[in-house]
Amino acid sequence: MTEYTADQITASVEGIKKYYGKGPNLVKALDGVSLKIERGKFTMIIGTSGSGKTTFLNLLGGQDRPTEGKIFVDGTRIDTLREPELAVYRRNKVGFIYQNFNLIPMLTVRENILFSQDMGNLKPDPGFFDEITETLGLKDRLDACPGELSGGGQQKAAIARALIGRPSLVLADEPTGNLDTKSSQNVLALLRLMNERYHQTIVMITHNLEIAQMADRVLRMEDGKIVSGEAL
Ligand SMILES: Nc1ncnc2c1ncn2[C@@H]1O[C@H](COP(=O)(O)OP(=O)(O)OP(=O)(O)O)[C@@H](O)[C@H]1O
Repeated sequence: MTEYTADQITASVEGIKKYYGKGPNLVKALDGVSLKIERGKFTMIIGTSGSGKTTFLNLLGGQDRPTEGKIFVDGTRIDTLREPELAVYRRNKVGFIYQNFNLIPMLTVRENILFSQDMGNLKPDPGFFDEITETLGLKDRLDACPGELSGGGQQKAAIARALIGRPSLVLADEPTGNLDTKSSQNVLALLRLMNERYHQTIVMITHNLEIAQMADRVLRMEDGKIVSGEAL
């Protein structure tokens, strides 16, 4: 097993379990997952429906807490944080990209990208804003509202929003699930570019094995466990 120094690891999970319900209704959504996520790497998670992929991503993103086990991000244990600190963690350390984009319809693309920075009184780097909106091809759509953009355009805005704060982790749940093949390829190429250019750690769920080929590492989940790709 490779030895890593702390700064080579973005996240580390130890023996996490997530159970829902009780007795005959007990669902073991995660049933003992331990792994390290290397900084700057593009990790993809594949697995059948119900295998625990989204549950795992939600725990990493501090949107839910494990029933058992520990989660560290940048060396800080997050599963025991109180809700206000967890909210700060989500805002400052994590960028989320969803299948349905989750943009705020009445705000412009620019306002959407800067929304959580504004909420946290954070000052985004204007040079970085210009650079990523240019790279993502959003420069002339910044004053449009999301509804005026194609699905691919909306997902690019969501990528810019996820990246603008230079988070430790970008978590993407089926980001191309609502896009046609051409837009999917475009969005994936841009995500890969962002990973390579900014050494951005990305963890992404996909159902598509072809898409998984472009990852640095593929984790396969089955019945709440990682059944391949965990050797770190
Ligand atoms: N809030 C909840 N309450 C009860 N059961 C839940 C809850 N969330 C998830 N589950 C169950 O936990 C298991 C894992 O769900 P999860 O959504 O993580 O799987 P998934 O691999 O992401 O599936 P998909 O590919 O369909 O999105 C499933 O059996 C699901 O029904």
